[in-house]
Amino acid sequence: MRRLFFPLLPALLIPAPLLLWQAVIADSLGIGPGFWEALLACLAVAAVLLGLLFSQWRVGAVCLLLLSYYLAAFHLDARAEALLPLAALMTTAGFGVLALLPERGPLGPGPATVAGLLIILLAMWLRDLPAPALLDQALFNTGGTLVWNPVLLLSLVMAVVVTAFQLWRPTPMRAVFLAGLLILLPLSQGTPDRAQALTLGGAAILLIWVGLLAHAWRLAFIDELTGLPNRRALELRLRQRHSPLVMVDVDHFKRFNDRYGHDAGDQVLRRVADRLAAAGGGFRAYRYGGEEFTLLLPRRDIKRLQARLDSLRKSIAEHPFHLRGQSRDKRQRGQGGGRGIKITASFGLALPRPGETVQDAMKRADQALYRAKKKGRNRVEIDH
Ligand SMILES: Nc1nc2c(ncn2[C@@H]2O[C@H](COP(=O)(O)OP(=O)(O)OP(=O)(O)O)[C@@H](O)[C@H]2O)c(=O)[nH]1
Repeated sequence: MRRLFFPLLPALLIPAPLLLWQAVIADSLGIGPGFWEALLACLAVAAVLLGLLFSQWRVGAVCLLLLSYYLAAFHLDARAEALLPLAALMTTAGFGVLALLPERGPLGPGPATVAGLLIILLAMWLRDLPAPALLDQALFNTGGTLVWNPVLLLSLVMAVVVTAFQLWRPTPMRAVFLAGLLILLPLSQGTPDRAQALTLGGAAILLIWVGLLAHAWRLAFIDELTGLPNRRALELRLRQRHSPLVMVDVDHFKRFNDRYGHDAGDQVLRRVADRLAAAGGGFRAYRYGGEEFTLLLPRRDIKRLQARLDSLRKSIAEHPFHLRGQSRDKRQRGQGGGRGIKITASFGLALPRPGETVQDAMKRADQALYRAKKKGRNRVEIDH
């Protein structure tokens, strides 16, 4: 459910203040649509620039889609209006398609797909093809009640497919595109008036901002390889409160890397990270750096903590590691693929002392870890 929380909450909440502003405040202040157009255009341009900075080219693509819809609806001549159903279809479907495409940089499928759709739209408009008028009759003509038309059906099918992907492999940007798709569903019910279009478009652009900020947050605080919070996140957390802390280090990892290759080493780090993250019971895992991890523990009785750490240590040691897939590294092929390889880790626990700094506690956890290594590895040592 947490994976759906991010797309659904902004989709519900972001349009609300915009509608309120439009209905109550903007009118009384005499702020017209021109102001909103200028403001949203600035926000869209800034989002595109930020997207470029983070190599999120799909952000540029959705902003183009929104812009083309808005231009077709409110700034082109009557001939273009016939294209509106198609523009609505492209805009809502565009969010769905982009949600399913991987981000592949400047020449990736995202911008290429959108550019293709825009070229079709432009060609139809320039040549005044009859299809849009037919589409208009087939798709819209709502008359105020909910009309089941192809745009709505396609959008809903896409929403279901994207939701399934989001549940399977959640990413902030996919969540943003899913929420954008939901926000733009009213476009399927016909041409909104200018104020409604500004609200829907504005909500979609604000949503893109939420997505970019979430992406920036991930870059800052989440370790790319393991998906665990990184050392910066750990330091922030430790500034708020001291907890019992454990340094965890994979044993003989250099030897493993040398023998099976760096890719296999990465797989081991992910495996160990998954085990630590799944420990539960108030244990919070961080990747400290390299092959070292940190666990923050709840303040509990030492015997219970020690027993939990020991079963965590065993769960790593007792599940042999199997190499997956074809490694780019020659050393890995043909070695260890069939049989399991035993991976172990050593743990050094430091219990908090009154008045002690975090740095001192970490130093003691490191010393305990060093002792665990000295005593033969694959064990838990405690510094009281
Ligand atoms: N594959 C992979 N290797 C890494 C990564 N970060 C650090 N390493 C490797 O981790 C190894 C760390 O080895 P050492 O600190 O010497 O210690 P060790 O071999 O684990 O031995 P002990 O700690 O004494 O049990 C080095 O070979 C690094 O190159 C990473 O992200 N991926």
